[in-house]
Amino acid sequence: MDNEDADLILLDRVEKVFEVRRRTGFLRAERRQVRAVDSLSFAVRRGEMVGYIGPNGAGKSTTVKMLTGILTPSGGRLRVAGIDPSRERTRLARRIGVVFGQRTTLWWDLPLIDSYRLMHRMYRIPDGRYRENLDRCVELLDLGDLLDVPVRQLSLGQRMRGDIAAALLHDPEVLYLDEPTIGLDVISKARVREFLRDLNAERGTTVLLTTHDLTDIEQLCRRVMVIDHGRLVYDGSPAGLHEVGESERTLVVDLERELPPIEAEPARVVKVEGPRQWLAFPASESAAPLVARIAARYPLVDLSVREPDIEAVISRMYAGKAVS
Ligand SMILES: Nc1ncnc2c1ncn2[C@@H]1O[C@H](COP(=O)(O)OP(=O)(O)OP(=O)(O)O)[C@@H](O)[C@H]1O
Repeated sequence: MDNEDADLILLDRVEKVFEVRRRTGFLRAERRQVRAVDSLSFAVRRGEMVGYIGPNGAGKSTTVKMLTGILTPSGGRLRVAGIDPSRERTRLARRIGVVFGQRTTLWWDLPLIDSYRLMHRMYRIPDGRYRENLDRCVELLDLGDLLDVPVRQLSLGQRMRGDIAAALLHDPEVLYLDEPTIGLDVISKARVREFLRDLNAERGTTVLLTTHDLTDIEQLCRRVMVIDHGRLVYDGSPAGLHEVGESERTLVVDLERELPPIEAEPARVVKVEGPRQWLAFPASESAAPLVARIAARYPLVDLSVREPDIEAVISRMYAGKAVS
């Protein structure tokens, strides 16, 4: 029996190999093996909110599919809440919630509330708990005016909030989020992030978050795991990731007028276009003191900070240091 209270998600040398057939000629095909997940071991403790990131094709979705029981590992040992997902998928489904940013679990032609009613029945959620969870989600995700709207008429941000609520109606202990902020505008992103932060803090829901947006990670996770070619290449703090990857953030500064390049160590100007200047600075440094120094010496009108993209951070990890 696993220590379910400590490690809610546990992977021990998990493998997933796909057999693929590739046509090599008119009647010829070649069999090839793709090792999507390769001897992957990690543990996530109850109540943690962990980022799970990596370049395209790294093995993230395959991992999440194994964690939900959709795919069976080719080797190794995997447990979620003490359950072997592929053997007891239905039992596990009552304890986990899944949100895919690019797909919806809602019924397209039905009003939002009808999807929730169907889930109420499907998951056999006790009436009291269903009401309580629904009311809470409706309030915090601001769904009140949307409940009678068919899902196909919702905007992407509204639909995403609807999907997050759907994943939480049965009070899951673990929530897997796959690109929950993809394609959302700034306000919708902020709202989704705030909701997730509260959910994790107040309910202690364990969250595994897959995203290409490093801001999601910075704002939500104290721990981030990086997977590449099916292997874990980093497991630590988001700040540490930037140090290993020697990555840089960009400060975009709008000045009152055209000026010579700003001098503000450790930042350096990498581009100037009229009164707008782009300054690169180490992502491990806080932006606040830098902004304060620039504001004290230059006529500042506006500014924004851009995060490096995940692909760039990971490629620098390889180029720079040895990855354990
Ligand atoms: N059903 C499948 N059959 C064959 N190969 C697959 C299958 N699913 C995934 N793969 C391969 O396994 C590898 C990992 O894919 P996976 O979808 O897990 O990556 P990912 O990290 O989620 O990528 P993305 O960020 O693009 O979604 C890729 O090489 C992919 O082509």
